[in-house]
Amino acid sequence: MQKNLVRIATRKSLLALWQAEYVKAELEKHHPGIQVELLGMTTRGDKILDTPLAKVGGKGLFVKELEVAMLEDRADIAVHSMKDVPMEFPDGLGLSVICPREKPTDAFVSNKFQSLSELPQGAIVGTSSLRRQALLREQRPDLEIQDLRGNVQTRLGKLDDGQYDAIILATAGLIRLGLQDRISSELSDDISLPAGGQGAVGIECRTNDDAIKALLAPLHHPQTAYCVLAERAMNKRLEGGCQVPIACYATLNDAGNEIYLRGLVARPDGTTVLRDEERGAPEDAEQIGIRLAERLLAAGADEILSEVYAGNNN
Ligand SMILES: NCc1[nH]cc(CCC(=O)O)c1CC(=O)O
Repeated sequence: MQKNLVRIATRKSLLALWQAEYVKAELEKHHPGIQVELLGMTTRGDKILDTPLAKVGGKGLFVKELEVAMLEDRADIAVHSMKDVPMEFPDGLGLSVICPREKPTDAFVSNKFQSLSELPQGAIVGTSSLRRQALLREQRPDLEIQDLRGNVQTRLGKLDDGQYDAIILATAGLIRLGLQDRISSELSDDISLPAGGQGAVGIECRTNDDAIKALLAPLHHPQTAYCVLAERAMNKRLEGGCQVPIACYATLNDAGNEIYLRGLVARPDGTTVLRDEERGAPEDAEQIGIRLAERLLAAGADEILSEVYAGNNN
């Protein structure tokens, strides 16, 4: 059966709305005459603002309500930042499309300093990501890392209030919101390897909804999908369920026949950062991720991660 209405369940943050509008525009471009509606929703993750994310249960918090809406047929699809999507999906739902990736880097944002190396001794840097915290501390053990929650605008507001000397945000989010002017510099991925999926947008739908899947198909970007698949396979093998100091980033060569995946697991205080890499064919994306995860585990990642899960974070 053909469909001419697509209902998108979305969070109401400006970034979530941008992503939903992007998918709406793409669907309308590929299927003239189609009707696309946005269904704005508030998730538990949007309500709990005062507790570090790592302590309140991580990623699933931001997607549960959207998934229930799809299962109850109040919505057809949900658009996600792939960085925030849990590894497992509820029965009946799955990821059907991954769109082209925006820049995957982390951005250094400051009103006073141009780059990480310009920060004076003991400067205060805001981030609530254990990954960013660990990699900042590896470079600059003198920095004071302070928690920073909220959506992108909230975080920029706290920087402007003078609570931090600098903050770290995803470059992709700032670009999508038209805030690229706020980026003082991009952090090199040698220093701040991104989180798996960072910069990529994915679309979840009911696995048995062939009509919706057919409408979504032209939005799929296989090159990005292979890379994100390798990254997610690594995260999954490492049990990256909650917020954890894990990073990974895959690229595909121009010929499209080799994935290069880099990954790391770090102590939150940055005193240990286990880095490794792996290459292979795009068709083996998942195996590449698993192989890299297993080498990291053998090198001591298992011990670091069990410490993190036990709560000895600092
Ligand atoms: N953790 C929140 C989040 N999830 C996705 C993005 C934006 C960029 C992306 O699509 O990865 C951000 C903001 C940030 O990390 O600064």
